Amino acid sequence: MTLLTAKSISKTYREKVAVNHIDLTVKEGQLIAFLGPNGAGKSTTINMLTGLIQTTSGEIRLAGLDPKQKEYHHKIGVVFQNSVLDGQLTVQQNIQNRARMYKNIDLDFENQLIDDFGLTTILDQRYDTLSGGQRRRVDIARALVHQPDLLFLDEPSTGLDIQTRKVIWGTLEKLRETRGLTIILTTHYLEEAEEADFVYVIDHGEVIAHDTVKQLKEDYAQNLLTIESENKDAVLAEIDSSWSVVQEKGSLLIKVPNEHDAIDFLQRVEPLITHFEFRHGNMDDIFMALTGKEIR
Ligand SMILES: Nc1ncnc2c1ncn2[C@@H]1O[C@H](COP(=O)(O)OP(=O)(O)OP(=O)(O)O)[C@@H](O)[C@H]1O
Repeated sequence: MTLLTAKSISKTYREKVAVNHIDLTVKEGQLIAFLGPNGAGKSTTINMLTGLIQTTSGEIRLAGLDPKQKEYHHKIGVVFQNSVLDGQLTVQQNIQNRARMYKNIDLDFENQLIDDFGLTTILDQRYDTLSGGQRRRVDIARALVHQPDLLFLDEPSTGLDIQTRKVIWGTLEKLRETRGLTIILTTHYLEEAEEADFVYVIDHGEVIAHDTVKQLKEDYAQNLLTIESENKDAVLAEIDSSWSVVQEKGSLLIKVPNEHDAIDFLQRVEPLITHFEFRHGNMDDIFMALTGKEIR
């Protein structure tokens, strides 16, 4: 079922068009990624969807609600790029101040969040004494305390180590499975976009592609098998006629549909080759194919 729609939303600052007629559809339980370079318009889009800034034009609806309505804000949780928590207060005080803003807070759920995000031992520590990774875990737990349907994460993993990312994504994954939590994130981390059900590729305030990761890969980022051989003609004779092949600096660059085909092929030509490399198509390729620029 559709949870959120944005119809032709735009944001203009004087003559600067930050977001230009973007359409979005988000279904319940989806993980959606906004992928784009610095200044593409991702944060501006999120800020409109969270009601932090008003649209210049267009319409946003979340379960029939408008961002100006109070109920809209009960249904969302937001984690901004820069934390908005009070540094003078402890972790517990920050979380409880947030919880007090809502009726019917489920204490068991709150305690589970504290546990899942590994905050138990730092509950009494002042927020401004925490490390970046600890802060981010508190930010996310606080944004979830009222059990929102939709969580917005603006660049959630920036500056975080692998361990912290694992804790965060493990917990978010659990909430998706158990409660059908919907998530919209912006990211420069390709592996985060790779996990998404649906990706909006944004550049210069516009959606330049929107599709599943699988389809985007098929269209713009194919798997590449690079082969070196003393006997290229014999290798070429073995290549499926539907695969595209380019010869570059003595190597054969072969676009293969999937890794199983690559393995079958490699087994057939093994005696003929001196070196090979297999690379999965990735989001960098997608961005390069769409814009001619590498993602920054
Ligand atoms: N308050 C503002 N006044 C004027 N221009 C703005 C304002 N906020 C954003 N912009 C401009 O709008 C464009 C989009 O910015 P936005 O922050 O949405 O990009 P982004 O994709 O989130 O970038 P990043 O990945 O660096 O966070 C940029 O050119 C930015 O300078």
